[in-house]
Amino acid sequence: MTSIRPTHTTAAPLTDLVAGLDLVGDTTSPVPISGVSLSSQEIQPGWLYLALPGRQRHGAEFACAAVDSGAAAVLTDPEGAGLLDGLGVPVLVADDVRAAMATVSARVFGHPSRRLTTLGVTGTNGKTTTVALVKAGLMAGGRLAGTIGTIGFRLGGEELRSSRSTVTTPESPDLQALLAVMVERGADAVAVEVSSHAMALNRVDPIEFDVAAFLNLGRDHLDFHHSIEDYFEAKAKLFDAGRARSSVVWVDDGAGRVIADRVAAHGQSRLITAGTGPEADYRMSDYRPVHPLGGVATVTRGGEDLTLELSLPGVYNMVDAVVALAMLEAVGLPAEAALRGLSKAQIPGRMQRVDLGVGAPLVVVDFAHTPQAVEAALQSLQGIGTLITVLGCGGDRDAEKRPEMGAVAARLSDVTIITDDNPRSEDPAAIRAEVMAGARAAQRAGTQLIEVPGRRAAVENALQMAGGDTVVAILGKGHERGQILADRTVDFDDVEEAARAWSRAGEEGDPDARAHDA
Ligand SMILES: CC(=O)N[C@H]1[C@@H](OP(=O)(O)OP(=O)(O)OC[C@H]2O[C@@H](n3ccc(=O)[nH]c3=O)[C@H](O)[C@@H]2O)O[C@H](CO)[C@@H](O)[C@@H]1O[C@H](C)C(=O)N[C@@H](C)C(=O)N[C@H](CCC(=O)O)C(=O)O
Ligand SMILES: Nc1ncnc2c1ncn2[C@@H]1O[C@H](COP(=O)(O)OP(=O)(O)OP(=O)(O)O)[C@@H](O)[C@H]1O
Ligand SMILES: N[C@H](CCC[C@H](N)C(=O)O)C(=O)O
Repeated sequence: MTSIRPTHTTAAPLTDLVAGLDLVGDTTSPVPISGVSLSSQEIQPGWLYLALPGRQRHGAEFACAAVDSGAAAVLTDPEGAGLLDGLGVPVLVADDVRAAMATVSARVFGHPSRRLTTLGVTGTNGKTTTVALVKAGLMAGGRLAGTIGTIGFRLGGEELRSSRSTVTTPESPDLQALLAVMVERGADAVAVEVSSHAMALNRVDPIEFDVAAFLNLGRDHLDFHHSIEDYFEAKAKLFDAGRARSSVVWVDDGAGRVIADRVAAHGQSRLITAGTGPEADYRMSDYRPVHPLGGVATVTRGGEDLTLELSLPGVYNMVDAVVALAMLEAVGLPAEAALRGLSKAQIPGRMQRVDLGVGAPLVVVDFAHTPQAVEAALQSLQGIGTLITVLGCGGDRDAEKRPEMGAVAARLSDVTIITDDNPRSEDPAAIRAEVMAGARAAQRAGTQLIEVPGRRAAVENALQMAGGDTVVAILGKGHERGQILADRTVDFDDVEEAARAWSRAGEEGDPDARAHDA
């Protein structure tokens, strides 16, 4: 599978594509360019090869291969230029190669974002949820909407499959191409998750969003950003002058208040605040859970009270929905359509109910993979029935969170089954031991704590214990379709595994007899 590209792209002279950019090299070459790519393996004849540094190698090392595949020119940075010699095609060099790449990519595809209503969402938690909620509202209003983010790329009900769909925000050549594909297929709106990486690495330049939203700031990605301040500033860039015509900001969050003040100070974007305080333009109040998996709240805006219903549990999802509602109204969607769409929205791998039929336990698959997210997910499942939680932690990721995740799960569950997530290069048993240590320390009397190597076995174990009045929470992998082991990725889907485990459990005995045994 390769990256997605539109069927038709009109070739433009290289000179036009780089006009006004701060570049050196063959800037006057009129060679026609009909596409762009960061990968030599995807280059087609007549495309521009973007030779950027990666984690292991510099893209310039693959420039010869790109030219062999038909690259008509190469854009690189000064380090890359030093690696190139006698390529036989024009070479352009930019100090800020990512900014140049973003502009050239938008131009190659004819600035597709200008033909779409664009909605961007940033924040540490809730981007995927908010983007999906925004899409549900747009679709209810009769708009054909696309989404770009962690759970992939979609247009209406269709998944746009791409080799690059494991990112949150694609690199600018892939993002612009994806927007062009959406335009080509009749989309009129797109909701984009904007990660901090995206802002730091110029991925959404030079898009001017119709509306951008800020949700919250938590600790994350400190392996990439040098400090929490650095991480915040990356996200805050989405609210600089010229980035968005309207800005929706959740001001209960301290970082949100800083952003709101900045937007008010530069005055180049319409500021819309959302929160629980009386000063918020969209004020959320009176949240009530609707069991088993829903909620309702009042949203007051412009002196009017609206009732916002959701088929997702937890106040955090309602927060995302209030932000989504404000975004939808900012782009002119009637409140009635927005509320209707939001009320039914479901999100793959986010508090997703696995339909197992009558008499089955309530099984929920969620992507919670931080202590905060595990807590939020499990809090929203309290008081429904005996709660069995299955969770593990990913390898090659922040190890400090492991005991914390184990502790939260043990504190909030009747049965906690510790198993594997994506072990990657680490020893799964060692990861489980770290999670178990936290869980053991937090275990309450009368609850069970079990370690089960192998995620499939753990899910089976949980479903064998479960009965009609049990809730099973399978956390950490959500929408993921594979499990990353040391040397390979195997097919693995928590929703399918749960369904299979339930039917297998049914074959092995009477479910009613199994209830409560936990
Ligand atoms: C994991 C990671 O950091 N990947 C980045 C890295 O790719 P890489 O390590 O595979 O690159 P490499 O193997 O060193 O090769 C260097 C370059 O040569 C090219 N190449 C390589 C081999 C070849 O045969 N031909 C060829 O052209 C590669 O396409 C690459 O551009 O260098 C590339 C060029 O700079 C980046 O595009 C790429 O970002 C990808 C999109 C990525 O996933 N980045 C992560 C860090 C990211 O952005 N994550 C956030 C997560 C947000 C969240 O979790 O909230 C996101 O927004 O997705
Ligand atoms: N408004 C919010 N405030 C705090 N936590 C939230 C909020 N919205 C969602 N969350 C938590 O964040 C978790 C991840 O939600 P979601 O996938 O929508 O976020 P994300 O920003 O896309 O994160 P990721 O990039 O890791 O997927 C949820 O399971 C929930 O626990
Ligand atoms: N975007 C996150 C997702 C983690 C999901 C969890 N299943 C894991 O593997 O830790 C990451 O790659 O760190």
